[in-house]
Amino acid sequence: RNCAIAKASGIPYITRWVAPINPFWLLYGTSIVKFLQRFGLATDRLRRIYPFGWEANERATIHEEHGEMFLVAHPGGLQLCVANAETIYDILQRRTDFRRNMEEFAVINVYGKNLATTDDQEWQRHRKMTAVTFTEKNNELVWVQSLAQAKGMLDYWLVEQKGGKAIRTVHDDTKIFTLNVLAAALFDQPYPFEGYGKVDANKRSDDQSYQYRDSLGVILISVIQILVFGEEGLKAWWTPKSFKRASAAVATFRSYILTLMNEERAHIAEKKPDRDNLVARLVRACNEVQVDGPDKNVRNMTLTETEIISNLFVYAFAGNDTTAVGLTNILIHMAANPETQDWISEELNHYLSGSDPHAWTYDSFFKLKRCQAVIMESLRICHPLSQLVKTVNNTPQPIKVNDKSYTIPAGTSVHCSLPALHTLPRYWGSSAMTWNPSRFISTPGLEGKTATFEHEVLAPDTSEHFLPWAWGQRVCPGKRFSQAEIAAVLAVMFRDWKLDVVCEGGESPRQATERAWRESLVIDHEGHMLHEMEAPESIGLRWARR
Ligand code: HEM
Repeated sequence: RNCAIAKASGIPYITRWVAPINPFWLLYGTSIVKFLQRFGLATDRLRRIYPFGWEANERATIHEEHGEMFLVAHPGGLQLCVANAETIYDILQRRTDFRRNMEEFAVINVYGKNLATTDDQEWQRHRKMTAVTFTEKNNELVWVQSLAQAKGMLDYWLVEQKGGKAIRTVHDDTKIFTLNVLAAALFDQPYPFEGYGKVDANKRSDDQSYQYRDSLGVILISVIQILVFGEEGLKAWWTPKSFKRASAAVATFRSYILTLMNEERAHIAEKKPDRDNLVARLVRACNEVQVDGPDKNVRNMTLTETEIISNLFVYAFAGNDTTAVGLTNILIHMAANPETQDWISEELNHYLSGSDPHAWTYDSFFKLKRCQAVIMESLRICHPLSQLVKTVNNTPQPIKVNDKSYTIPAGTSVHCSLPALHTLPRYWGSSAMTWNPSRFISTPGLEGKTATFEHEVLAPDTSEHFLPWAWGQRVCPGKRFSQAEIAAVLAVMFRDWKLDVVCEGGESPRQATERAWRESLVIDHEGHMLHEMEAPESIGLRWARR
């Protein structure tokens, strides 16, 4: 029936025999595909479009075969895959025609509804209450904290690599890095950087930093189990240990946030000066009613205690793993491209005087255009979120692709594919899959003069064919936060150091970097929320002084 509906729409379509959000398939689908692949039993179609989050590995390839917009008909309904830039912007603009697909976002409702899982006035309330923390003052704090945490991470790696050992924990260490930056910037809880290898040895169950990091880490890898079974269901007598651990993590994170909230309430009761962090602002605003809008209608702009917990979870989720996955990709992309390391080191040495990060003021962040270009190029090729997911509710919606008009059937789930848009050869040319951050830098109006760093102009971080932080009303509120955070890491790591891929099995350094690049493009989505590199630990890394 769904194939017939797809056919009648005139939009090109392909068929898939399992619904993408079938709970069993969500839990085990990717493993089944991998198992069949190992025994040579997976067809090309099964390998390509059945794993969870398959679009991230396909990038623009499947669109070159089936068009810039096509449907996937499956037993649960229809999924529209879009790579055409004008069509994507049209979809993002028509907010009432294409609404957030709450069914696919339900995994984020661990503590109930929040900013990411609401629409309309309810969403406005969540957004208004939470986004106020994202000021330039806060971004400056992010810059300072990120420099300190990055220094801690580099020092840890330099000790770890003594005796010729390769570093293989970048993906785990970057998660600790982003968790610490976020705790400091949004919760006002600064924790020292502690590398992944040291965590177990130093762990104390009464230590808040472990409660926060451990519980969030477990929740983030268990969101699907939490969605399917719920916090209570996970505790049932018959469930495996990992399920019980997930349930305990949900409770621990809740109690961590409640402790912070109670501390803030005590702070307010003692009439101490207002604090600016996200927890403080939410607790202060908890019982305030604000007058809003030109007609001064009184609208309830408060959040309940449960909504505060749920929003803090969403910020912790959206602000940690996206940046950590992005940062892991960037470090491995940099290791695979030594010439880019030289290119940004020149810029860093030009703008940052001396090797002490304490002396690098927030002003310098805005000058690091090549560093921003590196971040943009890495997100272009490997995006941690991959899809902007919308839905057509009960009313079929007209849509145009390259001047051809279609009607999208009611109930269709709409996936605006960032990896496809960001690599479509029509927009990016034949070098779409080539690493080249300098594509984002130009030197206009030189007229024969030699270019200096000051002449270099960075392309906008959002443009017609490029929107890694989304666009419009639901643009990422943490865009500048993440840019400052990652640029600080690049500054600390690549001003005076370079990162090499450790050669294996008699390969040359060139073969090693080529392997790192190839492997960095293979994305895995099994068991986690985001599109992560499949095997980052397979790429051994080592730092050397310039
Ligand atoms: C490289 C890092 C990051 C990338 C690539 C990124 C990208 C995105 C994208 C594409 C969206 C839109 C999702 C959608 O509409 O489906 C989004 C939303 C969001 N991001 Fe980010 N983000 C990053 C870092 C951060 C950080 C550091 C924070 C907070 C500290 C954050 C908080 C959020 C929140 C709360 C939303 C939901 C906004 C809403 O629905 O109104 N993000 N992000």
